[in-house]
Amino acid sequence: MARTIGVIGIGHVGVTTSFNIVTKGLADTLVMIDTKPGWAEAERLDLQDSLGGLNTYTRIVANDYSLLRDADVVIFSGGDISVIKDGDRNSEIKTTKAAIDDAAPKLTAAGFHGVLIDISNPCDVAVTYWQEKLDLHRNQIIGTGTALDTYRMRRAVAEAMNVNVADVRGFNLGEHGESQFTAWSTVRVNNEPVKASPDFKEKDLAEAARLGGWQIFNAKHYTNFGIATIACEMALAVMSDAGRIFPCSSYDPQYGVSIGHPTMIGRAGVISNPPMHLTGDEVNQYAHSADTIKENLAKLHALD
Ligand SMILES: NC(=O)c1ccc[n+]([C@@H]2O[C@H](COP(=O)([O-])OP(=O)(O)OC[C@H]3O[C@@H](n4cnc5c(N)ncnc54)[C@H](O)[C@@H]3O)[C@@H](O)[C@H]2O)c1
Repeated sequence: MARTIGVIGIGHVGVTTSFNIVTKGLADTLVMIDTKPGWAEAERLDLQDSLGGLNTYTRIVANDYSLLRDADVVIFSGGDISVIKDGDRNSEIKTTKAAIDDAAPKLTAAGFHGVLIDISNPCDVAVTYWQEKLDLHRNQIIGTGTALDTYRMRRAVAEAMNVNVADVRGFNLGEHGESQFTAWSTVRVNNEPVKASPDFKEKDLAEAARLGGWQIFNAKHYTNFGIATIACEMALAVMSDAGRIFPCSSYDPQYGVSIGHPTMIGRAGVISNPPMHLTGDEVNQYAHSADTIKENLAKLHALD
């Protein structure tokens, strides 16, 4: 069956995600949507120019919500990165809310019934807001959450311990924001618990993982490659009904918000949330993160 992916918000993140989708041949149809006049069409044409050199084919369409009726996945990266201040993703609450308020009714009118993956920040607040706005089961609405933070932790550990990043496994959890944390009890290097290694320096590694994104952001004023990669991994897991586990943002009924925690993803979105087996300290950090998301969700609701 033909696969359709929509990307809404074709800025740094949306265009890199679109490029990834086309060069990897992840979709038969890619729908690129942006509110800036002429923008999505220009990026569509530029991307279309790459088709001559690829061994896969993707039909690329700009600004047509009606094609999202049967989309398997919609990836949302709308907003305005330029409003981020003082290293705080929550400074985007207003612009991201406005973008969701614009896009949600259009998705509903189109009859979209697939899986929505939110990238826009603050990610967990945005996911929870999408769940309020769309008439879909909340299992169909997820966010990249701490999946990118997990990539960053794996990079930091691999560099510090001089091992291949593919052999570093484990999870960052909680808010995709300053209260996120590495659950070191879950991290294994070459299949050994990281904490057992004589090279394990928790404080340094935790800081390197947490600050990984800001080091990029402070120079570029955006980040794009890591996030586009994780969004495509998640989209593929949905379309292939892969049953893969990501530390992405999905609803946690115990805390009443969407938050980064292990989530098995397939065709219907969330299949299940495997148990976490965290230490007492990690449970406290997770609870603190959930409270932070709730506070920021209240700030978003106060804008109504
Ligand atoms: N979750 C993560 O791990 C992660 C990582 C990187 C970036 N982000 C977030 O992704 C978002 C996008 O980042 P960026 O650097 O691409 O920003 P950007 O400002 O370059 O692009 C945003 C795009 O969205 C468009 N847009 C705004 N409102 C829209 C709407 N209603 N419908 C369609 N398009 C709309 C804008 O015209 C713009 O082209 C930001 O919120 C950023 O913080 C999240």
